[in-house]
Amino acid sequence: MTPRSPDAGDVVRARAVTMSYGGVDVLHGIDLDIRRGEVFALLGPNGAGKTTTVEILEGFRRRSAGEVQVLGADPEHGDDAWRARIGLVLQSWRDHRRWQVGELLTHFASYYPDPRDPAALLSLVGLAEQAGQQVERLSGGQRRRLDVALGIVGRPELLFLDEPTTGFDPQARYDFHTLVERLAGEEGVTVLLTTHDLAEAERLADRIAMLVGGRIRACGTPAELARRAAARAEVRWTADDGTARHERTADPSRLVWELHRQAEGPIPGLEVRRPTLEDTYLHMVRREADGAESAVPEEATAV
Ligand SMILES: Nc1ncnc2c1ncn2[C@@H]1O[C@H](COP(=O)(O)OP(=O)(O)OP(=O)(O)O)[C@@H](O)[C@H]1O
Repeated sequence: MTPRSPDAGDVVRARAVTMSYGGVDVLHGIDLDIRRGEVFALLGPNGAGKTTTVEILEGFRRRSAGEVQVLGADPEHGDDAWRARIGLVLQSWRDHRRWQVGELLTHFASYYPDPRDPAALLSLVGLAEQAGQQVERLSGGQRRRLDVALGIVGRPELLFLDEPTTGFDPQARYDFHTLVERLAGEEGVTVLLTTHDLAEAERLADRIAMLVGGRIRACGTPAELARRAAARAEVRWTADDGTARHERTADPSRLVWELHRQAEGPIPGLEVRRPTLEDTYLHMVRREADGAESAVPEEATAV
């Protein structure tokens, strides 16, 4: 593949990234390009390799092989100036329990050259009333909002959100989605979000990469992926011997016509269905769980 120039607008560029833990391969060659200002969702079930991928991009984990550039640098060698340009909302962050919320945010703000105003930020994430409260007394959802505030206090160019809405009630989830849209839309922040919630990915992301079993199985805009999913219709019918049959085809009219001809009349139990994106995702996840990974045809790269 011809390397693109650094000004091509890619904030993240990964090629053939692999990862093994103690000889067990969990990433099997990930290619990823994330463009400036894009909200990119890495969607996958538990254990797919989302956190591992993100930690490699953040510079917290040493990859086994492959090339990675994030904001123009290899994350394994990112310096403090590079680190100040990225924001992290991690999955489990449990320090500073005895600090007051406002104090903690002000403390973190002091690490950055051009931080957001802590009080305004607390309002933005819906924690203004908790400014004087100890971190350990926050509810799970409030804690997560504080994590988000800490992630964006330094005005990052690139924000990593690792399963950010875990534990959010519907209102908090809605508020959070609005905040991400605002950060990306109004401030041009590039966002890499991991989630196992397809609806969340569809709602927020410009592009979605489906990571299943350490491989990217499909990547595209939500509309592209939905179109691709619907391209092969599923035809179900009942055969002469009474057994249920089904077939996936790009040309359901032809199959139905052939079945009609063979049956010499109405086809018993006929059903024609266009799969949704959710059907496709669940199908990939189930095949992986059944150990049929090599048979999954949708493998793709996110470039
Ligand atoms: N430090 C580690 N040592 C050994 N195996 C690990 C380690 N971290 C992760 N794994 C394994 O790597 C695989 C991918 O894990 P990872 O946490 O990246 O998945 P994930 O997609 O983020 O999952 P989840 O949605 O559950 O957070 C899993 O099988 C996990 O058990």
